Amino acid sequence: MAKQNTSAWSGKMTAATQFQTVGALFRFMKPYAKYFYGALLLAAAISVVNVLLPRLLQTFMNQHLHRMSPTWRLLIVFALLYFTITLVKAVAQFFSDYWFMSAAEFMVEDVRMKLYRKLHTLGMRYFDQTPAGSLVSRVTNDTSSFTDFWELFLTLTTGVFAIVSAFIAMWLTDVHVMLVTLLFVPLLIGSIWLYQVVATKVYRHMREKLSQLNAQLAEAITGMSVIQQFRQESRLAGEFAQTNNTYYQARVRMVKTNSLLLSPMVDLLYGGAIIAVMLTFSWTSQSATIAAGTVYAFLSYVAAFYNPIDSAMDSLSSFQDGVVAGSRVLAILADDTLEPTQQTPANGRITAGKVEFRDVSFSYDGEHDVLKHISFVAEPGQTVALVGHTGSGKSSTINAMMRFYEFQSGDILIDYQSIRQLDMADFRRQVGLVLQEPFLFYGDIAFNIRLYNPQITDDQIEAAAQFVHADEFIQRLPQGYHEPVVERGAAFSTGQRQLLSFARTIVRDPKILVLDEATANVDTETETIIQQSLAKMRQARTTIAIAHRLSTIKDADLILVLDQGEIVERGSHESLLAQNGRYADLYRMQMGEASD
Ligand SMILES: Nc1ncnc2c1ncn2[C@@H]1O[C@H](COP(=O)(O)OP(=O)(O)OP(=O)(O)O)[C@@H](O)[C@H]1O
Repeated sequence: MAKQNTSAWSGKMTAATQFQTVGALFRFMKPYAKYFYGALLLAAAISVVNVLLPRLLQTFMNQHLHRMSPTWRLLIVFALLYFTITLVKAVAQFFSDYWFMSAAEFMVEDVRMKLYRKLHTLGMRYFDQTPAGSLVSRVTNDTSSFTDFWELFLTLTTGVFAIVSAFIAMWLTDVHVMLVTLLFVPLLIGSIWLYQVVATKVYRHMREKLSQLNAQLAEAITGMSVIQQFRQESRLAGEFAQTNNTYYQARVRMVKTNSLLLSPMVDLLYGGAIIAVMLTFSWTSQSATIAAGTVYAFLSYVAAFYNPIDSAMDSLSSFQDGVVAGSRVLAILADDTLEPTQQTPANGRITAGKVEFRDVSFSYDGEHDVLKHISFVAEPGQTVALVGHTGSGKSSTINAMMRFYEFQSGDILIDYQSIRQLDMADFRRQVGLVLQEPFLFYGDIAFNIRLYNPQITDDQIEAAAQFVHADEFIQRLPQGYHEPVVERGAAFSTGQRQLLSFARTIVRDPKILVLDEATANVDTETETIIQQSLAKMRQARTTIAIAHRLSTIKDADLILVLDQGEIVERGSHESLLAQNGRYADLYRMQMGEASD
């Protein structure tokens, strides 16, 4: 699988998309425009100072040094002037780099936060389709590579300032020699183009290989238990070694390209320009005297012209990285797979907890209905159980009711109000959801029950834990309620995690309970505790429960048997057994009395 995995890194971007992405990166920078443009202004000033200094030396050499008679006073004035300008340049350089790069860091922090917030607004559909690893890499790595992008931008802009001011200075110094230097510009542009063509290919290949390496690694880590069970270690290691080797070869090609085309090529052109300048000066000197200071200044300008090109070419390769990263970040920000929206105004509140599904149909992809015309009523305090084969639509019913996905037709009413008109914060507070796989956060036991609700006191936490029979095992832990929870609670058993998630739900005293009964195997004693807790939790609360073991919902007020998204049977346990239909078959099968 991993081998066919082509990454976004390897995909080609059109010039228009690249342009749009760069535009968006500039918009991200807008809040920090003050620092950003301030830094660029300083960079422009520095490049002017860079050509002023050789000019100062030129004047000093030509007018005073060659006479061998500079006075002490003049020497001191010159030294002071040169030192002051250099000092001002150093200070300006500091602020230019500092402002620019801190603006870039601020921007990265800001975009990372924007992305994080956006992720919380995306619907479950988005997460169904996007691997978590790829999102992690977008929020961390991709945003970080913006800094490289801005670093390159600064190098390029200062490079342009330096080149323009070097040309103006050359022009002011000697037009003829400047024209000779100009002859090298097409050659330089040609070399930059050649490097770009070769380097883009090499870098793309490299990123493709790296992405394959990441994909193989991720697959190996997530599937470790299967790999070990089926003894796939050596096969996977072989595949990893192969990709690792192609990645290494791609990197060697990158090193070769850079070693060959970067500094040596620019150095050759620089050498050529120096020779041409010297030859032109020698030729002109046959008709007129050329002052040494002028030659020195000119050579400095040629250096000022070539130096930025060298460093800009070096980092040009990261330009595309930044743009590709930018486009991946933008794709998330622009994604409209949002969580279902409420109508305005949505201020309905849950009071009694009556739940009604009225002819609800729902599909994940907008084409295939996984729920078809579902209708039922759960009066306040009643329990409605959903049963059926795997894939029959039990979880989908809960997904629609919890507003994780938008349903397409019909309506879900709570206390006679459409679910779309309910105040979402109140809805989340009043509807307690207990999933099969309890999710525990990094922190401690009390934290996992309280979950940032400061109104929940320690006494309430303990009371909730006692209510769901979790207190007993918590008290036995070395640090009790302050026992650390790490790695999603891997140190706790499945049953203990279940009980903690019950406590977390019950401490909020919800009016409605939505339960996805755990199928995980727990020992009989824990199973009994869990069932007792669930029964207590359901008392005086409307409960919609997915039941895998029918023995646990015999006392439900209404049992709905689902098949391919439709309710095919409904009634109480006794009435359904009496019907002798699917439910009766299922029940007998589970009780080990399946009839032929
Ligand atoms: N996130 C999803 N995206 C697309 N289709 C989905 C998604 N989740 C479930 N389905 C499809 O919806 C149908 C109903 O699945 P659902 O999970 O509701 O069944 P279930 O009765 O809860 O099954 P199980 O007992 O195995 O949990 C199935 O055909 C399933 O493939």
